[in-house]
Amino acid sequence: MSLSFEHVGFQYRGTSIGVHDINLSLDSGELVALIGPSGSGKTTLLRLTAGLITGHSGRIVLGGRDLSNMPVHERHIGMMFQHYALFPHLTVLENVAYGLKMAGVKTDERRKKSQKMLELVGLGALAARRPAQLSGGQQQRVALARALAYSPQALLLDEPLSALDASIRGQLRDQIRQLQQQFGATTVLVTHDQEEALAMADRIALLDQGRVLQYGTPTELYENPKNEIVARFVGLSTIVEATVCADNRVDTGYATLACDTAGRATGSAVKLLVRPEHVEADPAEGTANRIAGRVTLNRYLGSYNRYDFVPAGGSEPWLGEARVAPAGSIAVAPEHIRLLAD
Ligand SMILES: Nc1ncnc2c1ncn2[C@@H]1O[C@H](COP(=O)(O)OP(=O)(O)OP(=O)(O)O)[C@@H](O)[C@H]1O
Repeated sequence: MSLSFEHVGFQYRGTSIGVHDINLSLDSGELVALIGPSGSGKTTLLRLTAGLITGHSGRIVLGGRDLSNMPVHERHIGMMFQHYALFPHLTVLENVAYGLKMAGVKTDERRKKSQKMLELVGLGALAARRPAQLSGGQQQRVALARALAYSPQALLLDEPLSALDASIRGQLRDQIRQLQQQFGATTVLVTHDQEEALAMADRIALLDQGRVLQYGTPTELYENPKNEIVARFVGLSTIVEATVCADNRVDTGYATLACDTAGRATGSAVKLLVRPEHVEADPAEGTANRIAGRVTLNRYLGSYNRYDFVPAGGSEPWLGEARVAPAGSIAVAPEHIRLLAD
């Protein structure tokens, strides 16, 4: 089922805070991550979609049905939130079966389907337990089984992994993605974890102050961020202030670098974006855009090092990644320097 947001706006009563003129369309089976700073409106948009808050302008359309004035239970949407929200007095199986019961599915079929869903999430053997007898990760898998059990037309995930520790988060992330694809569930995922968004999503919408700043594939947001806010939010980067000193040359104060200046006039102030994997450690003499300096901080991360490199004559560090941190110089190829829009 496709899902679209058409000029969706909402303000909390008595404030101008909320979401403003949201336009997004999700193809059937697509997973879209909503990311953005705290308070940017991600959860608000999700709650509007679920019908947990009402009174928005514009339209939210799921598979051709306008959800706007529809009660929660008629929307056919599965939900999974940060806090598992399982019913403590019901068994794991009864929890999964709950949505099916509400949808009027008969007892036998309900049990069969719920057991099958539990097996899919690897918890078939724990059907008779109560939620309190499960780990956090297991509870989230029950919540996922419950959300998918009644074949929802869309799935809404609000920070589903943020209460879990790192190792389980990675596993469950993959499991959610696999099941979401297997069921072809059109999904909106709210996360504050940009790595999670990059790893799981088909497309990402970056929200800021209730508005969509950029909507595109993870690669588009990473490689072609529309502006500095997006660049800083998605992935690691170095952003350097510079001045255009000639056609396709910029001056940072400590180095003159070659890059595509896209016809900007000499004297224009620009900001350069460089991703850490494009910073070369200890390049050969004569390499373009070579900068001398020293590493002021190195982080050993197992398969590589992530370091801060302060250029001679400069004060702001460049962030680089390499198997071996540089001894005294770095370089960045001209095609890997991107000028940011203002
Ligand atoms: N019930 C409410 N009444 C008034 N303002 C609210 C209410 N709920 C949220 N807000 C405000 O609306 C804005 C958007 O909140 P929202 O929860 O959608 O942000 P978010 O992007 O999900 O943030 P976070 O990443 O911190 O969860 C925030 O400024 C928040 O303080």
